[in-house]
Amino acid sequence: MENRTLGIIGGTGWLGRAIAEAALDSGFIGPDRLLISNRSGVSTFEPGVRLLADNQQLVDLSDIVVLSIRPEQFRELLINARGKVVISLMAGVPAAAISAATGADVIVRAMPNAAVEIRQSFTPWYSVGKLVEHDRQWVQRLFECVGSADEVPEEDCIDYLSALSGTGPAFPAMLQMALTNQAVAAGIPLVIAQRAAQGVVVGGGQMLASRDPRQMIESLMAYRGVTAAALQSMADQNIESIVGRAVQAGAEIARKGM
Ligand SMILES: NC(=O)C1=CN([C@@H]2O[C@H](COP(=O)(O)OP(=O)(O)OC[C@H]3O[C@@H](n4cnc5c(N)ncnc54)[C@H](O)[C@@H]3O)[C@@H](O)[C@H]2O)C=CC1
Ligand SMILES: O=C(O)[C@@H]1CCC=N1
Repeated sequence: MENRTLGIIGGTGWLGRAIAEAALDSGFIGPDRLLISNRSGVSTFEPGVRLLADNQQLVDLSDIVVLSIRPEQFRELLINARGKVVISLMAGVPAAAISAATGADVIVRAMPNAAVEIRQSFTPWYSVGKLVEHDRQWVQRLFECVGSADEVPEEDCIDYLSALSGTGPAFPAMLQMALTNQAVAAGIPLVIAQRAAQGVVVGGGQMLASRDPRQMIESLMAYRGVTAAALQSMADQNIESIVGRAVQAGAEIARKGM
């Protein structure tokens, strides 16, 4: 597995840096097999990791190239990656467009989320072109350095999941803010409201790491009291439809392209 050289374009950004650091820390890749490019020329990586200002040089020296730049920055990127495996983390840029712009005929679209920071991202990925078995396993293991990963059967899954899981902490953060703001509006002191809402999202979320959500709801609804009334109110307002429309709105942006 280690005999691949990985180049990360944008490797000092949010996702690129976290993935590079996790791959190094876990021993998945040695520093001599990792190349990073960024625009500032400033590196805080351990010695041995090469920082390059020239993206084409990075591509030429790499077997696998990760594009960890923003979609609008991709329009300015001029590289010839023919013969390389290109892994794109960009939301809303189809594999065909990446292939056309880079000349690569093996493209992986992967969609991690901000939890790469704590190595708890879920990363779906999809490949186009002939990804040999060794590289398939390599891609899976790369993303397992920052959490869990699954290959998905269609490219559209990546666009949909960009909105569902690519958004990472966005949905729980919004729930936490709504709980906080509503508690304050109901007269609870701000600091108490913040601590209560954080407990729900963070503590509750941790419980769900090992518990089935349906069973959790049923166990609490069985009291036929406070939880039952609160969750029934959400069901009456069709919470599933609100969530579904929100994810579809994000997915439409990913499908339309950015
Ligand atoms: N941040 C997130 O939670 C998620 C981001 N993504 C996708 O990942 C990609 C990267 O996002 P972030 O890491 O958050 O962005 P970021 O802005 O933190 O990192 C991008 C980095 O690329 C560098 N860069 C831009 N153009 C470059 C070039 N031509 N050569 C070398 N370096 C260049 C920038 O200076 C910056 O350091 C985006 O396309 C985004 O759609 C996907 C899922 C979640
Ligand atoms: O919102 C975005 O476009 C990026 C991709 C998914 C999460 N953040």
